[in-house]
Amino acid sequence: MPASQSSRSFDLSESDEHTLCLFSADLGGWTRVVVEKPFGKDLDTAEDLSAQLGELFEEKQIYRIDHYLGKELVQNLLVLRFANRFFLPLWNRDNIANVQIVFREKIGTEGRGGYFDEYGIIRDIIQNHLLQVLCLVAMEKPISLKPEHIRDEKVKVLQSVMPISNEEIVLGQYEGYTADPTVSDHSNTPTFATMILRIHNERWEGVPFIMKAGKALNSSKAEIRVQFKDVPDLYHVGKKQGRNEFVIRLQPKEAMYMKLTVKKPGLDMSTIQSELDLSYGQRYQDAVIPEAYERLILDTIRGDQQHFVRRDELKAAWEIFTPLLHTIDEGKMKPLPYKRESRGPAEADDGSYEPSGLVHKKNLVKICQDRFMDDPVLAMEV
Ligand SMILES: NC(=O)C1=CN([C@@H]2O[C@H](COP(=O)(O)OP(=O)(O)OC[C@H]3O[C@@H](n4cnc5c(N)ncnc54)[C@H](OP(=O)(O)O)[C@@H]3O)[C@@H](O)[C@H]2O)C=CC1
Ligand SMILES: O=C1O[C@H](COP(=O)(O)O)[C@@H](O)[C@H](O)[C@H]1O
Repeated sequence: MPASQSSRSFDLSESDEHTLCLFSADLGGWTRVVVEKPFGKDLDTAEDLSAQLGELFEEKQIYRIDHYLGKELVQNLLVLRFANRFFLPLWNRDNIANVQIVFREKIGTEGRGGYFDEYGIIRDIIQNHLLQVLCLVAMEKPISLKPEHIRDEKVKVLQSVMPISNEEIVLGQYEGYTADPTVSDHSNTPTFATMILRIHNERWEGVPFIMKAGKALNSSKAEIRVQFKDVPDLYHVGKKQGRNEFVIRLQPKEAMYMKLTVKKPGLDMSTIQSELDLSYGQRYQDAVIPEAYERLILDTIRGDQQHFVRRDELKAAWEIFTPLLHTIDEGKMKPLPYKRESRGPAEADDGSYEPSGLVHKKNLVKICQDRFMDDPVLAMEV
């Protein structure tokens, strides 16, 4: 670049309450703006923000960051899906029973209650991070790895998501959340949410995508669980076989493992569920896995938009969640209380709760039952 040219990258982290006040001047070189969430609070505010930015910068200059797109195993998803013969023929409604995309965090909202109370767990985690993961799990193979081709496919997935049914949602708020002085005593903000997203296309029709996120829980993890359909139990060798399940653990300790049924070692012909395990810490001992932000900021300098959210993608994401968010904001759907360091509201697991028809978990319950049928302790809990 000639010495007289100047390239600039701005990192913006603005709440939607503030009107953008930026100007663009041509100093030669490149100008890029890195925009941090929140990208609005709903469809209209996000579109306003996009319009304001769009007046100042071209889309190719705008880098909307979702740091989940910088995580090692999220970046691995395309390779995993499209470079392995194992998965290509199985990755569809004929073979997959459900997909679970889960975020759990032990910490609560301490220190950022004021921000969080305005947004809640759906805007904070599900509408962006988990939805981006869903796109990569569900999308068709892009015609190339060019950013536009990948993002085109993600948009198609988002546009195929059906309206979320109020009957397939469980919301929670941990006890003590409102004790934070920056949180309203009567806050209706969910700190836990699980819901089913349904993708209306040829590959995924009928397959529930179960999204789950919560704070102040008993564990911290982010993972994708792909549960395959049952096989007929031909051999009748004891208890019902567990399902094949492919787990991609994004954090902590990146790992992928495939749960499968094998003969229990020994004289008897009985079965046991075991795992094929690829734990990164063991397998790639010398590898340095960069922080998500390290990668993404480097991408902005390189001018690679593959792992950033495009305007139409953002719009489609808000279209999915805005009706539900407005229902919650208007107090028409209430979060259930749950204890800190628990799994969240018991109702998200056991299906015993059905107030005013808003929360109904037949499908969630069915999935839990399927999973735990062969575990006597958990089966009793369901
Ligand atoms: N690299 C690794 O870490 C590897 C681990 N393994 C081993 O594989 C085995 C199986 O792993 P994995 O299936 O992941 O572990 P778990 O047996 O702990 O199963 C976790 C799943 O069960 C759900 N669950 C747990 N408790 C309940 C409950 N009370 N009600 C409803 N759902 C519940 C969790 O839901 P939710 O998502 O909501 O928490 C999650 O989907 C483990 O023994 C593990 O140690 C094997 C290979 C590699
Ligand atoms: O964007 C956010 O993400 C963090 C969790 O990020 P992770 O990389 O540790 O999984 C979450 O704590 C925070 O509430 C949210 O705004």
